[in-house]
This record gives sequence, structure tokens and C-alpha cells, in this order.
Amino acid sequence: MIQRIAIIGLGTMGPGMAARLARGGLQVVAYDVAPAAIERAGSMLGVAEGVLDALGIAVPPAGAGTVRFTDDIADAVSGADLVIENVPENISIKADVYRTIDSLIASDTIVASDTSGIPITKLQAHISHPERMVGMHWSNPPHIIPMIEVIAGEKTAPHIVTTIRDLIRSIGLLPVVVKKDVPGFVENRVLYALLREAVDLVERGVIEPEDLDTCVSWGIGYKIAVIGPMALLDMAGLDIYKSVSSFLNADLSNRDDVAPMVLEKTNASKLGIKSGEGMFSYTPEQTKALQGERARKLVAVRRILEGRE
Ligand SMILES: NC(=O)c1ccc[n+]([C@@H]2O[C@H](COP(=O)([O-])OP(=O)(O)OC[C@H]3O[C@@H](n4cnc5c(N)ncnc54)[C@H](O)[C@@H]3O)[C@@H](O)[C@H]2O)c1
Ligand SMILES: Cc1ncc(C=O)c(C(=O)O)c1O
Repeated sequence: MIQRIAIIGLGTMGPGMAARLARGGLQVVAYDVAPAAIERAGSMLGVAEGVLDALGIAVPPAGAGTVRFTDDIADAVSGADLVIENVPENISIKADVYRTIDSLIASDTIVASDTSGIPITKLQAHISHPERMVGMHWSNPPHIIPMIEVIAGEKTAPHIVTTIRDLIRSIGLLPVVVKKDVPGFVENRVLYALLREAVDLVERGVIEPEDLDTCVSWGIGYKIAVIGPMALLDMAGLDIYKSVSSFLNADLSNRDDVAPMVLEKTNASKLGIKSGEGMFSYTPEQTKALQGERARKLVAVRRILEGRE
């Protein structure tokens, strides 16, 4: 039974994951290599807990869990039943973490990666007892989005997938088991198909970035939260999809590299909210207000989708 969880990496995803797991009654120890990240995570925890209260996520009868921060990786993983690796999307950084923890954990400690899409089979090559490694892909913001993908690599033992799926379910979240270890799994294959086309349309001057967001959020996003893509095909009619896709698919972006607009911005350290500028610009005050407003709206939408309003 999983009771003690170590989270390695406290950037965008780690603090929300820690808060959500503790709300589910689990004992979390959270570690980052950067002291500033640990400090920031500490201050984000209270914010995430407030959002969980607003979502109405109840504490289990046995009581809430805890989150403890540490700057010592051995302290973080020692005695853990599950280690969730949550460091940058770079195989060599992830492999370094696996090498470091290998001698610090029991051979049956489950090691999950929150990778956005590196095949689990590739990551398994860097850890002993690869049968205990599994993909556990959360969606951002992790304390609000209830769906988590679970992915087996070629060497993952089937019972590890079941254990992680059951853990997710036991704390009131929604596991989706992905049946093949394809790059990007399912969520990001679909998201990146959309993002590739969106970036291409803006880059080609077909639409302004603000208008692209209005078009997708109100034309597609709002609807797709209620009617998933497979159900949408039935609602539109497969004959319509057949006719439109027969001429449109060939015209959609099929670029297999990173779009120049994105390279230009990342080379200039314009990374989005975390650097104050990306597709749009953000002052610290705007960022704070935006994050609060987005959390409030996501909470309200989720309560309605769950039939709780
Ligand atoms: N950002 C998202 O929307 C999102 C969503 C789902 C999954 N993911 C995936 O989750 C993982 C983490 O993403 P993120 O956006 O939180 O990244 P991030 O860059 O915001 O944070 C990564 C953190 O890892 C820390 N770190 C780096 N090397 C480390 C090491 N050796 N040991 C411990 N900590 C270390 C960094 O200091 C940083 O705080 C990635 O694999 C990413 O693809 C990201
Ligand atoms: C752009 C982008 N890339 C990856 C992920 C998740 O892995 C997300 C997300 O969860 O929202 C994302 O927005």
C-alpha cells in the first residue's frame, strides 16, 4: 500500500501535486536541487490548498496527509513507497536522478515519471529493476485537473500499473491507462497537434494571437470539455468529417521541427509567464491576478461538469 511519496522536482508541477496528494491522505516529502524552488514551493502550497478547499476536495476519514520539504535527496526518498520524478523534460537530467536514487531506495519502490512524453521504455534503461518504473503524467495545474495518464514501458510489471491506477482512483482522481508507450502518450499527442496548427496560423499571419485564443477557447475548448472528440464526431456526423478531412487534412501543418516563432522567443528567453514574456507579456501583478482568475474559473467549471452546482 502506498502511504509515503517522494516528489523530486518542485517547479511548475511539483507543489500542486504535493498539495493534491496530501489532501488525499498521503505523506509527501518534496525535494528540489534548487533552494529557491523549495522556498517558492512552500509558498505555493497554501495557495493550492485554498483551491482544493474551493473545489470541495474532502479530507479522507483517516485525516489529511502532510507535505514536508527537504534539501536532501536521501532524506526525500528514504522509506518512500513511491518516488515521483518531476524534473525537466530532458533524458539526461532524469537519468541522473534515477542513478542518484537507485542506491537510496528499496528494489521494489515504485518510480513514476511525470514526463510529458518521453517513452517510459527509454527512461527504464536508466534504472535498476525497470519493472517498477511507470509513467504518471499529470496535467497542469495538477491540483485542479483530475485526469492522470498511466503508462507502462516495455519492462513495467502489470501490477505496477494497477497499483498506480488504484492509488489515483483512491484519492478521487481520474486515471486513464494508455495502452501503448507512444511518444507524448495521448493527452500531449492531441494537445500538440492543436498547438502545432495554432502556432502555424499565428506565424503565417492568418490570425492574431488573442483572436486565436478566443476562437479555440469558445469555439472548441468550451464544447470539448462536455463532448469529447469521439462523441463530437458523432454529433457533427461522420459524413461531414469525411468530406472536410478529405480536403483539409492535406492543408494542415505537418512541420516536423520546432516553429521558427517559438525558437526565436525561446532563444531570447521569452518563455511565457515564468519569464514575464512569451506569446503575451505579464507583469508580476498581472501574473498573480491571472493565476487567481484562472483558478477560480477552472474550479467553477469543474464543479459544474461534476454536477456539483
Ligand atoms: N509544465 C507543464 O505544464 C507540465 C505538465 C505535465 C508534465 N510536465 C512534465 O513534468 C516535468 C517537470 O515539469 P515542470 O514544468 O514542473 O518543470 P520546471 O522546469 O518548472 O521544474 C523542474 C524543477 O526540477 C528541478 N530540478 C532540476 N534538476 C533536478 C535534480 N537533479 N533534482 C531535483 N530537482 C531538479 C528544478 O530546479 C526545477 O525546480 C517534466 O518532465 C515536464 O515535461 C510538465
Ligand atoms: C504546452 C504543454 N505541454 C505539456 C503539458 C503537459 O505535459 C501541458 C499541460 O499539462 O498543460 C502543456 O500545456
